[in-house]
Amino acid sequence: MDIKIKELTKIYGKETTALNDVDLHISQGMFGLLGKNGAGKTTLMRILTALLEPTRGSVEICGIPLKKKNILSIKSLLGYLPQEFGFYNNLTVYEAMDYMGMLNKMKPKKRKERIEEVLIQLNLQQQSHKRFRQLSGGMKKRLGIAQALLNEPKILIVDEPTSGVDPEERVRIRNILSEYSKNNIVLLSTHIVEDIASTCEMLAVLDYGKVIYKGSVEDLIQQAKGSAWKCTLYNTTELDELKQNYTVISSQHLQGKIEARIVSKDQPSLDCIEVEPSIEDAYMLLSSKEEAK
Ligand SMILES: Nc1ncnc2c1ncn2[C@@H]1O[C@H](COP(=O)(O)OP(=O)(O)OP(=O)(O)O)[C@@H](O)[C@H]1O
Repeated sequence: MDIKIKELTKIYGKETTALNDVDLHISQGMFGLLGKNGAGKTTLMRILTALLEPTRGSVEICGIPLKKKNILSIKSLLGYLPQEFGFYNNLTVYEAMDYMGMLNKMKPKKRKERIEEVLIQLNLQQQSHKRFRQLSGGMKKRLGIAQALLNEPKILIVDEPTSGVDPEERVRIRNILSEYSKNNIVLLSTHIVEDIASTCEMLAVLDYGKVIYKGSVEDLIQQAKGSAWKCTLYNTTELDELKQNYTVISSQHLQGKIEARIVSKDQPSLDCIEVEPSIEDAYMLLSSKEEAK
């Protein structure tokens, strides 16, 4: 069970290169796709789900080449939560699931059983008679995941599943995806670094359509060892100066002083002490190196 992506390129119109020679190998487990807005994550996911044709390059999903003649067999392996998941506003949660099940050509008995199972899994059974328009943002995301899981896909592709949901809901969604990845591939796109840190073992970082990192989360963090610092400052002028010269990850105003966390290859000043890097430090270091190129 894997996804092989080779030299994948997507150019919109004449000018926008959304993906630039992307090579990735994704195997069982949870794989994170990290990148800022416009990095190319959605474009890649839409190509993998056969909603968009690449300009060039190839994709193979569980040994099947992603070509027009194979689209039905590929689609039967996939579940997809798009970034903007919408549905007919007047349909209830159950009706929406039933409709999706019919589109998936599931037989009535199997459909009913599976819908009930998935609604329990996503903790939506209490909402099954609520209409789509009455659902909160988090419930809509969960319904989006529920419909993507309906046909028990080997590959679940989720685009920004936790954006716009409260912390409790975010944890719940992460746990559901993590659980599902034990026996399947879950490809998760996000710009929320903690989503990756708490769920993925492997990740790729995209920047302007290029893969600037692929490998384990652990190795990415390791690359930032010796480059994360905690600096103590005494006024906002010092903080402004620091921001001009370094990538400041966070700053905390405490009584009479400011503690700032920064990433830098060299020790910025003697007032700065080295700290253990986090995935956020590592990601920011990587992005800042890329910007400097
Ligand atoms: N249909 C389209 N036509 C033209 N350009 C597009 C189209 N869709 C995306 N783009 C451009 O392609 C690039 C990659 O966009 P994409 O949506 O794949 O990025 P993303 O990483 O998913 O961003 P976000 O996190 O904001 O969703 C951007 O420059 C975007 O403006």
